[in-house]
Amino acid sequence: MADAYFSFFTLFIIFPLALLAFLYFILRPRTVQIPIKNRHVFITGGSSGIGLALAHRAATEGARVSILARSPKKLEEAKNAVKLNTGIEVAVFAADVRDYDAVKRAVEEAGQIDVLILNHGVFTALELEKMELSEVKFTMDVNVIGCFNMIKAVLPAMKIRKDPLPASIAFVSSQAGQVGIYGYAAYSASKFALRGLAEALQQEVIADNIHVSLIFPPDTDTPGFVEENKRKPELTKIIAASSGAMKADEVAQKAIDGIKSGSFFIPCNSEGLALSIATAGLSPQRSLLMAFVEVVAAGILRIASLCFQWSWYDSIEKWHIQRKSSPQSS
Ligand SMILES: NC(=O)C1=CN([C@@H]2O[C@H](COP(=O)(O)OP(=O)(O)OC[C@H]3O[C@@H](n4cnc5c(N)ncnc54)[C@H](OP(=O)(O)O)[C@@H]3O)[C@@H](O)[C@H]2O)C=CC1
Ligand SMILES: CCCCCCCCCCCCCCCC(=O)[C@@H](N)CO
Repeated sequence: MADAYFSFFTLFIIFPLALLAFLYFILRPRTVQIPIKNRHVFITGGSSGIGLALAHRAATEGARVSILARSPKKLEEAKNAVKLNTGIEVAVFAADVRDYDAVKRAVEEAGQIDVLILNHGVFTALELEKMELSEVKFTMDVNVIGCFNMIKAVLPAMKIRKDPLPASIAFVSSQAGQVGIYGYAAYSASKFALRGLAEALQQEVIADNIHVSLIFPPDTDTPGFVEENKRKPELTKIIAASSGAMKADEVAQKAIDGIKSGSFFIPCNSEGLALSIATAGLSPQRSLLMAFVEVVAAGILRIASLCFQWSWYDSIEKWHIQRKSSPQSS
């Protein structure tokens, strides 16, 4: 009896406390709070969907907001919408993130940036076999090289800012940037690339008090998503339905809260939280609680991940069998 009590005590009290104490000492980088009120938040792709919702959110919280996208018309509409909603005037910049010179001009005109949100993105869900190589290159150019262009343009001034407050660079990735999904060969590759970029960049800019975040939304109701759905493979829909769909405002709220608390990974829903814990790998973790959960839940989440793989491959197998019996519906 005394032995049972002793092992219960060790397992559920001593071990967790020792783990917490150990994690408390080793966790790097340390926690940080990044205020956005009265600071300059610059959002790429801010004229539509998640980016526009981010602009609304940041303006509501008292930030000075700039948005950048290609279409001047959509930018103007976004500006009017934010003005109508919040009374705040956002600055707009028409540029293609693939064009470094254009991006640099916009950034210089906008003035020193405290929070850079790299939200622009293009997505086509299609089997690689059916996708033109030009579309693959386009996806990589906008989603990946576009981020490099922006960061190269923003970083020099961000590093020498007079403001002693912490600054932020946040990437809008996707849950398809945490796990490869059928139909997203190009898109998943582009979003996975952002994780490598973010992890390396965080080590390079930590000494300048700049903090990097990666936001992982699930399917989100936006104009881009409506367009994507027009030719999305059935299997992509089935697999992506493993995570719930969200509204752009909800994603924006999660993203802004995550940026303010300096989180490296920012999941947006409960499936996303499980996915972030399951794919924690060697990413930095500032939160003691999250680090604790990652350590304790690693094994069980690996089992959950394998169950998801089992169900996805099962859907793929069934879909192929069905297609063989009725070949006309490709
Ligand atoms: N909606 C979803 O289901 C999900 C979306 N995401 C990610 O969220 C981000 C936003 O998506 P969402 O709001 O749905 O997309 P939308 O298509 O609704 O909006 C995309 C925005 O990016 C801008 N943009 C696109 N290409 C460029 C470019 N080359 N240069 C500058 N700006 C550009 C667009 O403006 P313009 O065309 O005028 O340039 C627009 O403002 C993307 O990175 C996407 O991958 C992640 C998970 C789920
Ligand atoms: C233990 C693990 C739990 C796992 C739950 C896994 C759920 C994964 C679902 C992935 C959904 C991908 C959506 C991509 C959305 C997107 O980016 C496009 N709409 C393009 O905009």
